[in-house]
Amino acid sequence: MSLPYIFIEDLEVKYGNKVVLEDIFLKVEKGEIVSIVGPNGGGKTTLLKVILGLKDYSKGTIKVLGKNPKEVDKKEIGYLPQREETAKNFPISVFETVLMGRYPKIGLFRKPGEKDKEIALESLKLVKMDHLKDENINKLSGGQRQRVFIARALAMEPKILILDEPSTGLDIVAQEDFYKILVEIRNKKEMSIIMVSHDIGVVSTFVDKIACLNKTIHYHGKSGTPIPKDVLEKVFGSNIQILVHDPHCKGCHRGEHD
Ligand SMILES: Nc1ncnc2c1ncn2[C@@H]1O[C@H](COP(=O)(O)OP(=O)(O)OP(=O)(O)O)[C@@H](O)[C@H]1O
Repeated sequence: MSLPYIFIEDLEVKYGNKVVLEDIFLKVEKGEIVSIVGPNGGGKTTLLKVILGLKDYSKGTIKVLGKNPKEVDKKEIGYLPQREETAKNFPISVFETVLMGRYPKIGLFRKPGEKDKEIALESLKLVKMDHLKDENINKLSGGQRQRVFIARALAMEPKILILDEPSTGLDIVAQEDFYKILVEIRNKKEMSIIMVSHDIGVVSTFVDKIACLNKTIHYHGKSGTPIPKDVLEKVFGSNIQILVHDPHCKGCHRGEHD
C-alpha cells in the first residue's frame, strides 16, 4: 500500500516555550478531502504551516509526500493563505492571474508557452470561471476571486492543495458551490485537499474527514457521522450550536431562513 500523502504522528509544536500543538495524529490519503475545524487560536494555521515546512516542530514525525516537509518540492503543494489580496486597480486579468501559477514550473524569466496557457485555461474551467477569463481580477466578487486563486494554485498541478479558510465571506449558497467544485477537482485530479474551515455544518457534507483541533485533535472521523457532543464541547465550549445542514432543504437555497 502506498504511503499517505500526509502522515503525522505524535506531533508537538511550540512558539518559544509555549506548546500550541500536542499529540497530533493525522493521516491524509491521496484523493482525500480533510477539513480542520476548531476555535480561534486552536492551532489550525500553525498545523498548516508545519505541513508546508514553514514552521519547525519540537517532537514527533511528519511526512508530506513521504518526505520531511522542508524537503518537499514546493511545486507539489498548492497553498492559498487565509487572506489573499490583489493590489487594488492593478490591471491584471483573471487569465493572467491563473497563468502566474505556472511560474514555479517554468521559472520567473521564461515566457509561458502554449501548454502553460492550456493548463491555465483548464484550471479556470475546473473552477467554472473560464467565461470571465478576460475580466479584471478586482472586478470580481469575493467568491469568484477565491475560485480564481484556487485555479492559480491548480495551474501548478500540485499533488496537495492546502486552503486556509477558503469560504470566509461566502454566503451559504456560494459555500456549497465552492465545496462542490473542490469535490469535482479532487475527483478529476486525484489530489488531496486539506482545508481550515469554520462552517462545520456545511463542510461536513462534502469532506471525507473532519479534524477538530484545539491544541490537539479531538475527533477524527468520516464525515456524515455526527461529531459527539462531548467532543464539540471540548473543542468549542459548551455554548456551541451546530446547525446540521440538509443539502436537500430548498428553503436554505432561497434564503428563507433567519
Ligand atoms: N508567530 C507566533 N508567535 C507566538 N505565538 C503564536 C504565533 N502564531 C500563533 N501563535 C499562537 O499559537 C496559537 C495557535 O495559533 P494559530 O494561528 O495557529 O490558531 P488558529 O486556530 O489558526 O486561529 P484562528 O482561527 O484565529 O486563525 C495561538 O495561541 C497563537 O496565539
